[in-house]
Amino acid sequence: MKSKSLQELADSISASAKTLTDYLTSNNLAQPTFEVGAPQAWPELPLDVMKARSELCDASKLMNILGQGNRTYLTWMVYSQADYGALQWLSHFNIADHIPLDKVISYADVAKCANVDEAHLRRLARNAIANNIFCEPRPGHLAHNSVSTLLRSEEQFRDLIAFILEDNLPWTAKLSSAYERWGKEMGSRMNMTAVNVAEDMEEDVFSWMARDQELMTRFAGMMRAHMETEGHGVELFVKGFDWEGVGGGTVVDVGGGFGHISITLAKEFPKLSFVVQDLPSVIPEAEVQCPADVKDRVSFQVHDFWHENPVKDAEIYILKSVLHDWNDVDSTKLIKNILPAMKPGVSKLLIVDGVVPDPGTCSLHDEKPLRTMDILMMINCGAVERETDGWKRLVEGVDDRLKVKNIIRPPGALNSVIEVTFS
Ligand SMILES: C[S@@+](CC[C@H](N)C(=O)[O-])C[C@H]1O[C@@H](n2cnc3c(N)ncnc32)[C@H](O)[C@@H]1O
Repeated sequence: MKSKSLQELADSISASAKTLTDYLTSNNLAQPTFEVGAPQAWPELPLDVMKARSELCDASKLMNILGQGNRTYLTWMVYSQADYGALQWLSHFNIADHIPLDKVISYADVAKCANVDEAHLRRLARNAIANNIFCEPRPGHLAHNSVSTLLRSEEQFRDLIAFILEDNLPWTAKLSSAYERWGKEMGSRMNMTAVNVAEDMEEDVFSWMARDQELMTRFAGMMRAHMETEGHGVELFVKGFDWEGVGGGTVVDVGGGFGHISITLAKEFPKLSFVVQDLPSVIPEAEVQCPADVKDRVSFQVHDFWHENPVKDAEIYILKSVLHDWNDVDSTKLIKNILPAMKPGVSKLLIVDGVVPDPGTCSLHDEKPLRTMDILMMINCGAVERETDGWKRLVEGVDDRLKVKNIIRPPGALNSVIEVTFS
């Protein structure tokens, strides 16, 4: 493979940085910086500017590796687990809360307020600063930068850090042991995963977690933080399918959680009615949270998707962020439970989930998050983020009347919309 030279990468960075800066300036939008108060995410961008941003991310990443040298890059990538330790400690002891947003504060004062040892705080915070989280504008004094304010303002970020770095990291370390135990059968059942080895238990991870309320709270916060990351916006999902073309009728949102997809669609498409199905632990609260203006067209129903779907002949059955939690055997059962409700030639299945792009077919910036999620799913529940072939094999293998008609990844979205017809 021919790789780009340092100079070519530098040119690419320079060109894409200019495209981005010009776009923000001409649209009166704030430039990204590390100052407190700077934007925490990019605004919606037109396609060419979005492409420039992906090029900037890819080229600067490769430039960084070349700049370090391969041996140094790989070595310090492995050691970066120490950085995770520092971040986890700083988040666990809520250090960000004790640093004012608008002024500097001495390490001694932060240590006193947070009730931690100053020497440890200094070492751990300086590690984070070396990763551009917090800053030390004058010796012995801490201050926020735009990155560290996320730890202060967003409770769910702390849950994300706690769940991934305290709970999940030890599971990650057991991936090879799990493979040694089960070989290619690893993950073929939800209780044959790295979590089972790490925790020395034989349940599936969700049943096991359900007994630990604190762990469940961290998990829920982590999910909230995850859903707020770029690419998860509900409006992106709306763009991935011709909703106008459905006309009117019923949409069933299977495993729909709090129904935020159905609620968004109900607001945009007044001729459609929605049934959000989920477990008894979810539905009562979901019903309470449903906004009054769509309550007449969004109903909630307790339904366990391991049983046949009770809503017959609907126009659309949505499975959003559901199937990536389950291996092919379970996903097949799940889809089979919807089939008897579907009306041939009318009902469609809309699967909204990651479709991992084939290597080299898009920027690393667009591919890498899905590759990361794929391995997280492998570690945690033996599940998978599927590639195009994997989705086709799964769906069309359930029943030969099901056909994948279209796969659309709306620009900027992490997930794709997989349109499946039923003849
Ligand atoms: C990852 S969440 C996705 C939620 C929603 N579709 C979304 O995209 O926000 C998976 C959902 O499946 C639900 N679920 C899990 N097991 C279920 C079951 N046996 N029957 C119905 N829903 C279930 C969970 O409660 C959760 O709301």
